[in-house]
Amino acid sequence: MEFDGKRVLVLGGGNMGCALMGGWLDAGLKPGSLAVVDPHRGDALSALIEGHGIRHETHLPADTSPDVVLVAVKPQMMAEVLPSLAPVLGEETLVVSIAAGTTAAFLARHLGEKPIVRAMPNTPSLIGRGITGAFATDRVSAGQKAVADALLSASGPVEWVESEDLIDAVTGVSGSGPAYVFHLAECLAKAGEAAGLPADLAMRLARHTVAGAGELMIRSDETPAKLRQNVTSPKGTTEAGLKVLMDERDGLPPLVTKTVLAARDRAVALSKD
Ligand SMILES: NC(=O)C1=CN([C@@H]2O[C@H](COP(=O)(O)OP(=O)(O)OC[C@H]3O[C@@H](n4cnc5c(N)ncnc54)[C@H](OP(=O)(O)O)[C@@H]3O)[C@@H](O)[C@H]2O)C=CC1
Ligand SMILES: O=C(O)[C@@H]1CCC=N1
Repeated sequence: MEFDGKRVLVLGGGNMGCALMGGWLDAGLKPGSLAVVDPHRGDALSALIEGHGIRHETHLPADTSPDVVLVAVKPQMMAEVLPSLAPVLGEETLVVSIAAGTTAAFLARHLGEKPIVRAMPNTPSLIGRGITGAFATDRVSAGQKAVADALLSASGPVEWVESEDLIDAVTGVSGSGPAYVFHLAECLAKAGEAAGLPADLAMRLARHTVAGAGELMIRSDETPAKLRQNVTSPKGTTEAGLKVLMDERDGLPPLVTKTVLAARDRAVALSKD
C-alpha cells in the first residue's frame, strides 16, 4: 500500500475522521502510525482507541512533521485550529482537508504553501461504501497524490477533479447526497402511512426499498434509467406513480436540481465566511 510506513495525524475525530480512520485500519494502516487530536472522545473515537490502540491527544502538537495530516474539523473551526497546526507541519507534509467550502488558498494562508488535497467523502465511508471527490494542488507530488488516493480509496472509489471549484458541486451531489436519500426513505415511509400501512411496516418497506435499489444499481451493469424501466409495466402502477414524480415542473427533477444547487452554493458561501 502507498501509505505503508507513513505517519498520519488526524485533526478531528468526529463522524468523518473516525469513518476514514476505520477504513485505513481495515486496509492495513498500522495503528502505531496514526495519531488523532480531538478535545473529546466520542463513541466512535473511543471504539477506535480501545479497539486498535491508536494514539489520542486532546491538543496539538501531537506529532511533528507527519507525512500526512487529515483536517476533519468543521469549517467554522478552521480559523481557530489552523494556527496551532501550522508549526506541526513539515516542509513536505501533505495536508488533506475534507472540510466543505474551505479552499486550498484559505488553508495555505494559515498553513503556508503546503501540498494540499481537498477531498469530499461521504458518510457511507463508515461501511466502506463511500465515494470521494478530490482535488490536488500543484504542489502535490505524484507520490503524495498516490498516498492520498490510497487513503481515500480505503472507503470507496475516488474521483479526482481538475478544478477546485468542482469540489463544491461534488459536495452538493455526493457529500450531502446520503442525507437526500435518507430523506427519501423517510418520505416513502410517511407516504406508506398515508396509504394505510402501520408506521413500523411502512418504515421497513421504505428502508429495504432504498437499500435494495441502491445495491442493485451498484451491482447491475444497467443504467439507473434502464433499472427504472424494468420496474415500470405499461399502464401499470409504477407508470402512474412516476407520472407524478417525474413531472418536469413540479416533480423530482427540478426539486433535486434546486437541492443540489443550494448545497453547492452553501459550500461556496462557506468559503467566503
Ligand atoms: N458529515 C458528513 O457527511 C461530511 C462531513 N465533511 C466535512 O468533514 C468535517 C467534519 O465533519 P463531521 O465529522 O461531520 O463533524 P464532527 O463534528 O462529527 O467532527 C468534528 C470533530 O472535530 C472536533 N474538534 C473540535 N475542535 C477541535 C480542535 N480544536 N482540534 C481537534 N478537533 C476538534 C470535534 O469535537 P467536539 O464535537 O467536541 O467539538 C469533533 O469531534 C467538516 O469539515 C465537514 O464539512 C465532509 C464530507 C461529509
Ligand atoms: O453538511 C455539511 O456541511 C457536510 C459537508 C457534506 C456533508 N456534510
